[in-house]
Amino acid sequence: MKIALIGYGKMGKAIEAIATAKGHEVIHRIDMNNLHLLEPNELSKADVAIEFTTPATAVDNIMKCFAANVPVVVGTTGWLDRLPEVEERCKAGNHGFLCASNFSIGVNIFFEVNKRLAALMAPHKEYDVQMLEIHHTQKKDAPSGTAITLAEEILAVNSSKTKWVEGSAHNPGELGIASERIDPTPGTHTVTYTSDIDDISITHTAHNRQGFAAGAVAAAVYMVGKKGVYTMKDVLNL
Ligand SMILES: NC(=O)C1=CN([C@@H]2O[C@H](COP(=O)(O)OP(=O)(O)OC[C@H]3O[C@@H](n4cnc5c(N)ncnc54)[C@H](O)[C@@H]3O)[C@@H](O)[C@H]2O)C=CC1
Ligand SMILES: O=C(O)C1=N[C@H](C(=O)O)C[C@H](O)C1
Repeated sequence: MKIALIGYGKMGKAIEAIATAKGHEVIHRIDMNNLHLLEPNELSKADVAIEFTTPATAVDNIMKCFAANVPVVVGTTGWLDRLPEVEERCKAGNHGFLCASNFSIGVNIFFEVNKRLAALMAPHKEYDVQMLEIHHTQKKDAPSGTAITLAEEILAVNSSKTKWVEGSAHNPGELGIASERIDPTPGTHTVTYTSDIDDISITHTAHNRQGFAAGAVAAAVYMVGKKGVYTMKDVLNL
């Protein structure tokens, strides 16, 4: 598989290491210094593009992949208010697009555990729920994309909560997501239910970026030749 890496920072380099070890070929390593490689005549040499850049640049890069007719796997977080628009453009143009707030197998299983716990806790109004995410200090967005996914899964079943907010909740209807930035934390997410009687917490702790990178490579293999909108649930059969 020929891969165009869009974004050659911490994640781009971690993905290159895993993709190369699995026998794939990275043909472009695109960052701020060689943006001409995003033009269709260059991008279209790849079987798939993997996009890990910044919240401000992700959507433009996705559109460049659509223009080049290259399926794209997107890990960048902090831009998902524009997801409906991107999905519509993908379907209208018959392109290939897969996006995930977190590519690791562990977190995708954690998402399922979170959903099950949220469903079990929903009738028990004596428990309040809050969240904490911890990442390295270079992270541009807060709360993390993973924390937002976890929060949306809770909101879908917990009728006591109407929206998530950054930091502490100001009223009982809000689900507070606290963010801490501590180096070199790759990504830690905790969901805690608290009552006067007891607490229940679930935590996922990434030890390094290998899980994110391996999941992104698996998603890229899955996306070669594909049209349409996909998620990690399709890749992992969850
Ligand atoms: N979905 C997931 O599993 C994961 C998602 N992420 C997300 O991935 C993104 C990138 O994370 P890191 O690699 O840690 O960041 P980083 O800051 O180490 O790397 C970002 C790279 O993007 C490049 N870049 C900036 N603008 C660009 C543009 N217009 N076109 C091409 N390249 C451009 C920069 O030069 C840099 O090489 C973040 O949004 C982060 O939250 C990070 C880890 C896992
Ligand atoms: O920026 C990061 O590093 C990470 N970002 C993703 C997120 O926002 O959830 C995934 C992972 O936690 C690492």
